[in-house]
Formats: sequence, structure tokens, C-alpha cells
Amino acid sequence: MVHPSTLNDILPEDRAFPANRPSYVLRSGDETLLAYGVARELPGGTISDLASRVRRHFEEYPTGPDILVGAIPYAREASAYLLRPEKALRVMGRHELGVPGGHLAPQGFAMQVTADPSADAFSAAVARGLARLCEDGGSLRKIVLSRSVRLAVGNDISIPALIARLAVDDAVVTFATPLPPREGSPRFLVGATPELLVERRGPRVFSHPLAGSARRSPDSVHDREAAEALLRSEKDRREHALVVEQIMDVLSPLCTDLAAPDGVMLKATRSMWHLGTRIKGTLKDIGTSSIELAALLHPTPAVCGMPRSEADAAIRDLEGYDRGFYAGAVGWCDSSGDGRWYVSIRCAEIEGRNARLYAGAGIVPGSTPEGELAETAHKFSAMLEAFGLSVAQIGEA
Ligand SMILES: C=C(O[C@@H]1C=C(C(=O)O)C=C[C@H]1O)C(=O)O
Repeated sequence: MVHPSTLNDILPEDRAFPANRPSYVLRSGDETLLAYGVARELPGGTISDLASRVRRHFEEYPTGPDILVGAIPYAREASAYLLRPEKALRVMGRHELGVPGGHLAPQGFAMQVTADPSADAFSAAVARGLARLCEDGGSLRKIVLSRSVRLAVGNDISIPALIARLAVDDAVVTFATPLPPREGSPRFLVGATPELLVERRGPRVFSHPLAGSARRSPDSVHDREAAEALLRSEKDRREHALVVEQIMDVLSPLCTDLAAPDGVMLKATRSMWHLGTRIKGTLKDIGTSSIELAALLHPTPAVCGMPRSEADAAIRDLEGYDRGFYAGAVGWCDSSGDGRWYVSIRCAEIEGRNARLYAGAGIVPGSTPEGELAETAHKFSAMLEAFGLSVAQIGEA
């Protein structure tokens, strides 16, 4: 059981709830969810029985806020960390969070920046991944390889300041969610994700997968050219189509009228362009919960690859580290089965003075180690900027 006192410093005291600070924040352009304190922790287990554990939880504890919040890790065999808060506040519409920008570290404190793996080691992993895609007789079509950057700051990292800075981008969903403490020390996953894994609202189901990326440019002509080139890129469209294919395959037996009426469109964040497809459907059986849908879909080929088990095995072999809660999902669900789950990317694991940032990129035939290195560097930029750093400061421009 997590001690609530370890979780109460995400935001400054909320005027609406004096004497209480949110322990969990999920802010999108149209809705902000704030959760306070921890009444209960969902018992652990793998993703295959997550939906039944959630259902049992709401049956056993019908009182209190009708919500579980938290994070699902990348590995399907690892346990989700879902919490029943003491209080929850859902604010419809745009919410400023009421957090001052603040300093993440006192002026003059050096930040230590370490690429883990190094840029060279990541490029080598991409080259090995590409070789596997081209192996004769192999069925592997895509793998998503990631890397991390570790930051060591002079003092404890201020999560309020971090999320306030990330929230300047309205195109992304800013989140801060507690992770299981390590040796008693509180940990959080904080990020700004552009990608909706799945949402269930009554019988309606939504997903907005992204795959295929280009960096944005401060120059509007170059920016537009980058977007147009991405839309035309055969390699990126192929990479994207695999994600849409898997999501449609998983959802179609469960839905009537499943469709992607707008086709492939561009999604812009402040730092990246992506190819995205909005998928919508209606459940055949209203008993299918958002968490059941998330558990079936995760990990999509946007963060894993195709086919899933082969891609996952290649990732574990080539990346050489445990992704933890990066490339999992973050969100909420309630006892009716409604919920929203976002892909936990563009994020960092925060523990005291240390942050570990993650970024990954899809590898398909036609990808190059240099291209994927540059793409992941730019995917770090929103988090780096929240720390007052730039891509150039991690040694890559
Ligand atoms: C894996 C990440 O991003 C994913 C991979 C993308 C790609 O390869 O083009 C695009 C969006 C995300 O689905 C990440 O940001 O870490």
C-alpha cells in the first residue's frame, strides 16, 4: 500500500480542495482529471486478468469516487499500477492547472545528461533490427526501438513545474501518475503524450493511433514542407498502416460500424508531425470495458511492432533494458466500463533528483539508423525543453 504522504506533491495546494494536493493529473484540451490521495491500490497481476481485477475491485468497494487511475507498463506480464483515489475532480473544458512555471532546478545547478544507451549503441541496435526485418523467411514487418536519456539535477525535481511547462502544448495530453515506489522512494511518470490508445464512452469506442513522424521546423515554409513530405512518404504510410490494421483487427469483432472515416491525417504537436488515423466504433456488448479494450490492444505496433510477439522478442533482445512504464498506457476507468487510456510516450520516470526520458521510433524496411537517431532525438525535445534543455544539449542537433 502506498503511503498517501509520498504522493501529495504533484500540484500546489488546490484552492478548490484546501489541505489536499492532487496525486494524479491527466490534462487534455477538453478535460482535466485530478485525483487526490490513495484509498486503495488495485492488487497486482498481469494484463490478461487486469479487466477482471478492475471489475472485482468496483464490486468489493462500491463507495468512494467511482474511478481508478494510473498506469499500465509496457510488458504484458508486468503489473499495472492503478489506484483508487480518496477524491477525484473532473473538470470539463480547458484547465490551466493553476501552476506557476517555477524553476526545476535552482539557477547555476549543473544538470548531468547521459544517453543510455549511447547514440552509437542505439544506431547499432537499429542496424541489427533492420537486418532482422530483411532476414529470409522472416515474418517480422516492423519493430519499435527506443532509447533513454538520464538527467541528474542538483535538487529534487519539481513535478508541478514540469507539468506546467509540458501543458503549454494544447495538442498533447499532459500527465503525472505515481509509479510503485522503489525502496520506499516515490516515483512518478510524467509526460505529454499525443496518442490515444482507446476511449470508451458508453457504447462508443475511439482510438487515435499515430505512427510515421517528422520534426517540426520554426520556419513555416520548412515546417509545411516537412508535413507534406511526411504525408507523401511511402515508408511512413506503410509504418502507419500496420498500426491501423492491428487496431481494426482487434476492435472489429467487438464493434459494429467500426471505421476510420477521415483516413490518414496529420497530427501536430509543438515539436513533431505525425501520421494519425481516428478510429470510431460502437460496441456490440456494452459489458466490454475500456480496460478490456486497452488490454487487448496493448502494445500496438506504434510502440512494439508486427507481429507482436516476434517484435516484442526482438525489442527485448536489441534494447537491453526494461521499458518499465514507458510505452505502456496511462489513464482512468470507472465502474460503468468507461475510461480513457493514452499511450505513455514523450515521458520521463522521475525519482527525486533523477529523470529518465524515453523515446522510440518504428523501424521498417527503408528506415535508417541516422534517421531513427534523429527522430528519437526530436521526440525527446518536449521533455528536454520542460527541463530547460535542448536537443543540442544531449549532443544531437
Ligand atoms: C514510440 C514513440 O512514438 C511512437 C512512434 C512513432 C513513429 O515511429 O513514427 C510515432 C508516434 C508514436 O506512436 C515515442 O515517442 O517514444
